[in-house]
Amino acid sequence: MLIRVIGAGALGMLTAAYLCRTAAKVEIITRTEQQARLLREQGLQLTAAAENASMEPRSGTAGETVEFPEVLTFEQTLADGLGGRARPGSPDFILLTVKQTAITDKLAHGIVAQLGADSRLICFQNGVGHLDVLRKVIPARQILLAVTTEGAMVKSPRHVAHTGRGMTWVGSAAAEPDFAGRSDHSLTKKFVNVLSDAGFSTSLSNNIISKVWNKLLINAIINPLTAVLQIHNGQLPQLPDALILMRSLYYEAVTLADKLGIELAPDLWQQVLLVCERTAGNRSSMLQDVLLHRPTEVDAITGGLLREAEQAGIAMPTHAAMYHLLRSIEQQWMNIT
Ligand SMILES: NC(=O)C1=CN([C@@H]2O[C@H](COP(=O)(O)OP(=O)(O)OC[C@H]3O[C@@H](n4cnc5c(N)ncnc54)[C@H](OP(=O)(O)O)[C@@H]3O)[C@@H](O)[C@H]2O)C=CC1
Ligand SMILES: CC(C)(CO)C(=O)C(=O)O
Repeated sequence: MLIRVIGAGALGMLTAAYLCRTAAKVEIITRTEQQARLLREQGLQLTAAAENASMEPRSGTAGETVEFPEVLTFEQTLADGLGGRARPGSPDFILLTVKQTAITDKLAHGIVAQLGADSRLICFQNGVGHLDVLRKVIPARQILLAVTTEGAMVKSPRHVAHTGRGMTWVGSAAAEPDFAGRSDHSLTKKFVNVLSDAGFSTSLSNNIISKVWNKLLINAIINPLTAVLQIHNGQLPQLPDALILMRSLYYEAVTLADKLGIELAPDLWQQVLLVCERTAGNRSSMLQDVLLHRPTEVDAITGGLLREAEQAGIAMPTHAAMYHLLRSIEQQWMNIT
């Protein structure tokens, strides 16, 4: 089995490192030649989750180095004509672990060139919106969605820390059956088994959209507020006025999900508070992006909700305010006046 991981950031390095423990052949695809060379020459270093985590690597020790047989840049995968529908040996599974901000039409076309007829693309992104770009060129039946609560952090371009254990759900993004007129979950199950073999707690979900939205709501409440206020996740519910904003964001999003017929966990508000508690000392990914002047995923998270709300004819004033605040922050370093 050939597994290709596109995006050697936090989640990409984490999944690639664990997948190397299985019988699958793993290829990792970077954006830059500099990172590819570093990984080829020095290997990928994984610092395992904290000792109290239940998901420890099945072999090796914390800080172990994984050697990759194949590390390529995204450009090389295209230039070398790797994979491709006409060629045998195209990947069984392509894991897409780039950020939402990197998902462009160009990237989508590049992925299509690597997909075989039976390949599956597994998207790990938080937020929504990437599907609109990918589905323009990739058949929906070949796209799987993965929602994960694993935590990973880049320590260096060749070193990833597994910062927290979690759960991963995988499901098909296709609303309609495949060419044969049936819903074929066999490849989804195969992927669930591979992730489980690698050591991740993984489940097949028959309602992955519900899982996507549960995570979307958690991110849409915690990320923009922590990014604007520049506080750790644990501080958020401690500030009485921030708690009022959290509730407004929650109720607006729940109203939208209800209107769209999307099932949410009945204890979702409790889950939001629990995430703040469990990740109390963490900076949300959006705050990290803001501090490093990198584009945030606000357009795919809050923006994704707002686009759905507009189509459904629902007003979401608190989310709209968060969206414009984050965009204003980004525009300051993009020199847009
Ligand atoms: N980190 C986590 O714990 C979790 C993350 N997620 C989600 O997973 C996604 C990825 O997050 P994360 O891993 O943290 O992000 P990172 O920024 O750490 O990693 C993204 C990687 O994608 C690379 N990349 C960008 N464009 C390309 C390209 N064209 N070809 C190959 N590689 C490319 C980037 O390279 P470069 O740096 O060179 O630009 C970077 O290494 C996000 O949507 C996030 O919300 C979900 C759950 C947990
Ligand atoms: C759950 C949360 C908010 C944890 O920080 C996260 O996923 C993120 O930072 O993107």
